[in-house]
Amino acid sequence: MASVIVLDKLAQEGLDMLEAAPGIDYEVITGLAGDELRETLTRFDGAICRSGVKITADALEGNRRLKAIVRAGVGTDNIDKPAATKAGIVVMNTPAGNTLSTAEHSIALMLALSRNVAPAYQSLIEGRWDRGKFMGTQVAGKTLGVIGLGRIGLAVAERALGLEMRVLGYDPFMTEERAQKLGIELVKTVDEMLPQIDYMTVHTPLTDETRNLIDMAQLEIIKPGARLINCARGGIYNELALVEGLKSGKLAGVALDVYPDEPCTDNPLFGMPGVVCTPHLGASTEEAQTSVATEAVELLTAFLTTGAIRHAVNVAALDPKTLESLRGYLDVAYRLGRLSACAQPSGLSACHLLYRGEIVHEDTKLLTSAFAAGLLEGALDEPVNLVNAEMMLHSRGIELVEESNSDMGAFRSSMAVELSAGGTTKRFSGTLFGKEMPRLVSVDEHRLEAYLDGSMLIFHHQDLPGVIGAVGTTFGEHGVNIAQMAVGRTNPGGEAVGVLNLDGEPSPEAMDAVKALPHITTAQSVCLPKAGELPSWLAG
Ligand SMILES: NC(=O)C1=CN([C@@H]2O[C@H](COP(=O)(O)OP(=O)(O)OC[C@H]3O[C@@H](n4cnc5c(N)ncnc54)[C@H](O)[C@@H]3O)[C@@H](O)[C@H]2O)C=CC1
Ligand SMILES: O=C(O)C(=O)COP(=O)(O)O
Repeated sequence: MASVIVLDKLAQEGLDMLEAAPGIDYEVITGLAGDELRETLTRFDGAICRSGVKITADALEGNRRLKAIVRAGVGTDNIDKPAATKAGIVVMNTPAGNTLSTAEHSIALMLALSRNVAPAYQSLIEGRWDRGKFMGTQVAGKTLGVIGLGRIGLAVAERALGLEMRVLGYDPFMTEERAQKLGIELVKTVDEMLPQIDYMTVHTPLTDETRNLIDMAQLEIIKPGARLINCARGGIYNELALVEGLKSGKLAGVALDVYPDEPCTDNPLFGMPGVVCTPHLGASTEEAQTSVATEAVELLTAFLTTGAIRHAVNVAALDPKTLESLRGYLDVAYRLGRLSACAQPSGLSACHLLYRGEIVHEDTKLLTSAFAAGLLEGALDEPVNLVNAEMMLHSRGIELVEESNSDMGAFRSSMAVELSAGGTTKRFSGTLFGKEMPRLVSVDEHRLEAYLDGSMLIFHHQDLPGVIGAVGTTFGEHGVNIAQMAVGRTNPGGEAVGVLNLDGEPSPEAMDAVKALPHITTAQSVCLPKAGELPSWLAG
């Protein structure tokens, strides 16, 4: 049974889906923060949130259970993504479900500003019939500047064109050709837009580039009397500049739905003439909430039950078909990682991976992550999986190089690993027999064929009569049964390698006895998972 926590208010339709999901139980606990949030998160496999809860690095500290956080909405700025990645937690969002509602809210605020809707109603509440005081402006024929032409920005532009506005747009990722087709006049810089616009609306994330996009300097060039709207993220407009702009008359109006710190009930703009503000309501419609809640539940349950990853913001997507078709090789890669960790327990400086044959047409980056997860798993006191393994390896200064060669070599597909440590190298390669039988097919330059699971002994020795028999006898004396044996050598009488698959792990005494045998140069005991012992991200 997987456990899910819902951390912010979620539409009932989403909760109903959680209720009906087989193998999932859930709890709704909102308003969590600090120690209480951290402790609570350790009891769940998955979490669903909106913008309310702040999932900081502190909140994830020491968490060994949580596997996924799904944001029922777009912005994931309330989740510390580097911390989540480090902890091996997938962060996903539902990017499209609230697009139209947020675009409509931006248009609603633009019209509310233009027609003084909020102060006019307030005056009625206060008992005045002030028809002369609230002269408005018509939007038709006016110019709207849209910064950020993604999902919401484009939906706003389309609606503004429907209101007979001229639309200027700025987005470094929009092509001139596409903008033209949509009826948007693309500008090259925000500054180029500012002297021309009557209204401006922003629809970008808050980034180093978009923070303070409108500041004191921009007020100098903006068309006097412009009205600014922000339904994206607080901080894109500098609020102090907005206050100054309104006071000096450079700006005729400001409409905000979002604030640098939320919740926000105390803001210098609140109450100023020409201002209309809402408490982060862009996505707050029944339609948007139903859509993001049901999609969030779908994403999380699919991940928890099949490992499928969609709309992730901190890791590559992984659809169930790819996962299923790659599972066998993910297993080979993970086992080679585990084997490498035993063979080279310290001093590792670089891993070179070579994929050969048909496998090169698959997502080998995933296989590399699986290898890295196997390599690090035993060394770390934190969960390692496809999300964080490569990052963990890099942060330990271990170089990871991936190469592909579509030539098949001896197998339809294979994967070779070269480990470098202090001037020495060790090499292994593996393949998959059938759909689910990982095999070790070489050690250093020696070809052989051994099971890649359970307890193993890998020993280098001189290729002389009686050496292998002596290993068997020694293990026999220590009660270790040999299930399978493989030997590889390059030249008769030269260096050879033996790989034994054992029914149980040899004791330290048995290992010492084998190492003491004549003509044995190295002997390494390796313990790989048996079927049924795989980590959850690999088990399926
Ligand atoms: N008020 C509310 O309740 C809601 C707010 N939002 C916020 O709205 C924003 C936009 O959401 P979507 O349109 O869904 O995202 P999106 O990812 O579809 O679009 C963002 C666009 O911004 C552009 N962009 C990035 N940096 C830029 C820069 N420096 N200058 C100009 N353009 C830049 C990107 O190229 C992209 O086209 C997000 O910050 C999101 O969190 C989203 C939904 C509801
Ligand atoms: O989706 C977004 O980015 C939003 O800002 C909506 O936030 P909410 O889910 O209403 O807390």
